[in-house]
Parts: sequence; structure tokens; C-alpha cells
Amino acid sequence: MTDYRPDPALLAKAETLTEALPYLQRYAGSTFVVKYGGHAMGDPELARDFAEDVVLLKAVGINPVVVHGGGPQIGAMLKASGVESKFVDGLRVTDEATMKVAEMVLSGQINKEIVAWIARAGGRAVGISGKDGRLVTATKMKHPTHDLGLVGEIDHVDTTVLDTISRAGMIPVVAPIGIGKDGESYNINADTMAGFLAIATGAERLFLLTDVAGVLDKQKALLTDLTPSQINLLQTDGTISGGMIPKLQTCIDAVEGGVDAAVILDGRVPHAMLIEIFTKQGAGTLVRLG
Ligand SMILES: Nc1ncnc2c1ncn2[C@@H]1O[C@H](COP(=O)(O)OP(=O)(O)O)[C@@H](O)[C@H]1O
Ligand SMILES: CC(=O)N[C@@H](CCC(=O)OP(=O)(O)O)C(=O)O
Repeated sequence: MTDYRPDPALLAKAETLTEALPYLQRYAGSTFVVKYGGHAMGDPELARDFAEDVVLLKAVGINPVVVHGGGPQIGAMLKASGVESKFVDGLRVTDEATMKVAEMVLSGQINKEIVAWIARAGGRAVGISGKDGRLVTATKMKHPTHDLGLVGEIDHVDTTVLDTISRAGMIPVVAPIGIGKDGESYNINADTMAGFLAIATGAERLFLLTDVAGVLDKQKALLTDLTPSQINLLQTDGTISGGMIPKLQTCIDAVEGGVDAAVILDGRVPHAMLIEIFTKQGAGTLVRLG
């Protein structure tokens, strides 16, 4: 008999694969909503890795629903037309001209780029916005001090179009735009949109991919697990600020709305989603009811 000694690196890979088994069994048939942020999109290699992860989830029987952002790309297009972006509480003040540009960039450009990345990775994606199939109906958001123009507040989610696409073996990719009662477009923050879709689809997981390792404490150490009450304390003591506040509010709303867990993940780390889902170690910050 030959003395066969497998390469230890190969053995480690095989162990990782067997480690994934209980997670594969647990998650088959469930829905994962994945928000892919505008900041995470710049690098083609990361876009390819992201698309491969989504296609792998679909292949193992999970139903991924991708919601994408595109804030920086909308900002760049507006700037090229000589329009400065204005934000109130992290929301883009959206007049009619800005809405046209936002819809063109989100639905026309970014949505189709993601569809193409998924196609290259061997999957079949259908790119829509919240207007298609009246997925997301919205009204003008009322803000206590500012007129935000065509920023939308979500009234209702009808998941028929998502269910139809997923059941046909395809992956829905959703641009964060809602439809008003007269067919008008509303600009919706992509994190908020992803949270609503996660609740409405009864998702097991909501992933928010961003440009930090997760939620960091004051010493910049990663906080791996948080409950809604711990998040409230972090906000009170100033540990979290800026864009992280609405992001974590979306996580709280999602888990209080029935999503098992919401995870803030580093979109700059290759295959962060797979590490989080299929390894014991996980990645990012997981938010769950205490
Ligand atoms: N405690 C914290 N831990 C991590 N990030 C934080 C924290 N507090 C504030 N932030 C900021 O939140 C940002 C993520 O929110 P945002 O810029 O809105 O992300 P995205 O554009 O991906 O939606 C981080 O880049 C970071 O600057
Ligand atoms: C109302 C509002 O602010 N809408 C966002 C929609 C895109 C978005 O949320 O993109 P990111 O996730 O990449 O930031 C905007 O116009 O920028």
C-alpha cells in the first residue's frame, strides 16, 4: 500500500466543507436578503466574489434576494451634471431632476451590472426595482423639519414578484425605488428597503454589506454579537454614529419584525458572506433579539 499523505492545506479545506454541512441543512429553503452597498461595488474582483457567493447560495437551496444601493454612483452622476447632493439624516433630498438621475443610475446602470456579474458566475438574475409588480408602494416621506422631495416612505410590500422569480430558479436583484399610487417613483434608502423586504419575505437572514468589519467599540474592536438593547446603549454613549445609526435601526426593525438575525458584514473581505453563513467562526456583527 502506498503511504498517501494528503496535503494539510487540502485537508483543512475538506474540514471546512464538512463544517458547512449543518448550516446547509438548516438553511435550505429559507430566504436571505442581501444588501449590497454602493461603497462595496467599486472593485470588480469583489463584485465577482459577491456574485459567486449569491449563486452558491442559490445552488444549495437558499433563496437569495439582492437589494443594491448606489449612493456614491448617484452622487458622481449628479456632480457631473453640476448638481451638488444634499442629505438630511442620511437621506438624499430628491427633487424631480435628482429622481430621474437616481432611477437611471440605480435601475439602468447598477442593477444591470449586478445582473451581469451573477450571469458571469453562472446564475440567472432578474433585475427589477420596487416599482415592478408593485413590489414596494410608497408615499412621500414626512420629515419634521425638511421637505425631502421624492424620498419615499414604504407603505406596503407585495412579494409576489419576488416569489415568482425565486420559484423559477432565478435570483431577484432589486433597485431601491418605490412606486406611488399614480405610478410616480420614490427614492428609498437601500438599507431600509432591504429591511422591509427581509420582513415581508419572512427571511431567515438580512445581510448588510458595508465598508467596515462590522460594528466597532470605542477601542476599534469588533463587536461580534449585539441585541437591540445593547445597540441602544451604544447609541446613547456615542460609540455608533453617522450611517451606522440607521443601519443598526434597520437591523433592530428586521429582528423585531421576525427576521432571525441581521448581520453587518465587511463587503471588502472576499466571500465574507460565505464565511458568516457556513463557518463556526462567522464574520461581522450579528444582531439578534436578546
Ligand atoms: N461604531 C462604529 N462601528 C463601525 N462603523 C461606524 C461606527 N460608527 C460609525 N460608523 C460609520 O458607519 C459607516 C457605515 O455606514 P454607511 O457609510 O452609511 O455605509 P454604506 O454606505 O455601506 O451603507 C462606517 O464606514 C463608519 O464610518
Ligand atoms: C433616499 C436615499 O437617500 N436614497 C439613496 C438610495 C441609494 C442608497 O441607499 O445607496 P447606498 O446604500 O449605496 O448608500 C440615495 O439616493 O443615495
